[in-house]
Amino acid sequence: MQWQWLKQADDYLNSIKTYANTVDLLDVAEMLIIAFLVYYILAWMKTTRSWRMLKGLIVIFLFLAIVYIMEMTTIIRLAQNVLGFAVTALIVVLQPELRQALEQLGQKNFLPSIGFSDSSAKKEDAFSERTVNEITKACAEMGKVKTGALIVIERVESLKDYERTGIEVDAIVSSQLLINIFEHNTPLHDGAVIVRGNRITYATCYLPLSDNLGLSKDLGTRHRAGVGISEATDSLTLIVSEETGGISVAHEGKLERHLNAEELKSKIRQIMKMDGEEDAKGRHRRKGKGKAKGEEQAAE
Ligand SMILES: Nc1ncnc2c1ncn2[C@@H]1O[C@H](COP(=O)(O)OP(=O)(O)OP(=O)(O)O)[C@@H](O)[C@H]1O
Repeated sequence: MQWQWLKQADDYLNSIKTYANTVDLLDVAEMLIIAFLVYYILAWMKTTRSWRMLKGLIVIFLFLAIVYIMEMTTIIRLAQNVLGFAVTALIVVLQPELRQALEQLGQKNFLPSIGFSDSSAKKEDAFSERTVNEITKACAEMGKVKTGALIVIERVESLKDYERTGIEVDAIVSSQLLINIFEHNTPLHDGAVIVRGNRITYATCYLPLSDNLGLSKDLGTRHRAGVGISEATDSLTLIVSEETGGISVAHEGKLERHLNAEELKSKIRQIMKMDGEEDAKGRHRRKGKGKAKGEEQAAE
């Protein structure tokens, strides 16, 4: 029995060796191209809502695998009949994302859009503590004087589709600039501002309105637009009410109202997952201080 098992393993190793001998440069190139394509498709999916759909599809495939193993023939037959329609439906549903992907392929700078960019430049442009402070300060000041504002902060899913409806700004986030943009009767005050990393990319952007019937009746279109974009993407939206000066946060389709500056700051940091970063910085600072203290004591 043991000999038979060993012989099988030997046969298997021999077949791998024979196959390995036939692998030429072209096969290696093909494998690299396939690996790149799979990486590109996954990286692209992660920045669109198709990522959530992929998770849904994985659940359906797991369910079908269980059904197949348990030989539930009726469900299998049903699934086989639906499969053809499902592929067509998927292409129709994902049509805007597919169009955007093809357009990106035609652009000169499509490599940075899928993550092949200079990492130091990326670090410089990342959403930082300073950006949190500037945005919080702007919201608090606009709230005090009842200036309406709508600020959408991009997370993983791209907001490029919504930027098309606005006017390019491309400037470092600062409280003064945000206050200036939303100032009444100025050309950029209408619509939403989009923030990517530490930059204000576009202003006057049009956002999809939420049709959530559960939203309070005293909320108008600014708040509906804020909730709408948070339903369509994983972004974080900050809304300052022109009527009350109240600050709200919309994320994952939920609206949190009446936040003060401190609550707003901690909400942004929590959703943008900056708590760990700050903890690490704090630990580093404490460590540095502790070390310096130790050195001082040793010197004494
Ligand atoms: N779809 C949209 N996308 C982006 N901005 C929008 C959209 N709809 C409305 N807005 C912005 O909201 C403003 C109108 O706000 P409205 O008074 O209807 O809303 P609200 O939720 O009651 O807010 P507020 O409490 O500030 O009055 C518009 O001038 C525009 O700047």
